Amino acid sequence: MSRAVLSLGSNLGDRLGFLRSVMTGLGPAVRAVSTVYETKPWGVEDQPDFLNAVCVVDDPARDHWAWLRAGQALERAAGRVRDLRWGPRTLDVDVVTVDGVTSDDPELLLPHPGTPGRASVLVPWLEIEPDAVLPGHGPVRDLLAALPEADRAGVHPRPDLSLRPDS
Ligand SMILES: Nc1ncnc2c1ncn2[C@@H]1O[C@H](COP(=O)(O)OP(=O)(O)OP(=O)(O)O)[C@@H](O)[C@H]1O
Ligand SMILES: Nc1nc2c(c(=O)[nH]1)N=C(CO)CN2
Repeated sequence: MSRAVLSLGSNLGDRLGFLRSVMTGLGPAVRAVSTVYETKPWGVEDQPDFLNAVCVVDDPARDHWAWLRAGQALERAAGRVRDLRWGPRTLDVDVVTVDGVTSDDPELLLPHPGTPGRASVLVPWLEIEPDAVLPGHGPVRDLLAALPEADRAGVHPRPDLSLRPDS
């Protein structure tokens, strides 16, 4: 097991810097990264807009738990404080899917159960993997098409922001 899709989000502080810290932290394991998107908050709507992106990572030495731990270490490094569910955060790294693994362990649910309903994940994922399939749920393009237009309209590309740390 080695290939994972990670969803990144930030809506506090140096949002772009926190997303970039994931690129720096995961280094050569990052195989593809989406455009950065500015997105309207879901869940708790009275909070600042998020920057979201999705990346594909590959490392034969890491299994799904290792991807979770890597994401949590990056969240800690970004000074993340766990407070309100779905509330504001400096950095959120969600493991969307890892190869075909399914897990119902609450510490690591796979695929991530929020994925089918989140345009902020589906839009950037589809950008880098147009034929992506979410195991157990079907093609990502179909999941996105099934969402209300208002959800898709809340996801705006920010081509002026780059996730390459040296740009
Ligand atoms: N696929 C997954 N990716 C990341 N964390 C997960 C996953 N499945 C379960 N978790 C667990 O979720 C817990 C809470 O995560 P977090 O605080 O990021 O939730 P949230 O971002 O508020 O909500 P959501 O998980 O719906 O995006 C973590 O302790 C983590 O172990
Ligand atoms: N647009 C958007 N909204 C959110 C996000 C996110 O990443 N993007 N993350 C949340 C906490 O998991 C709550 N709400």
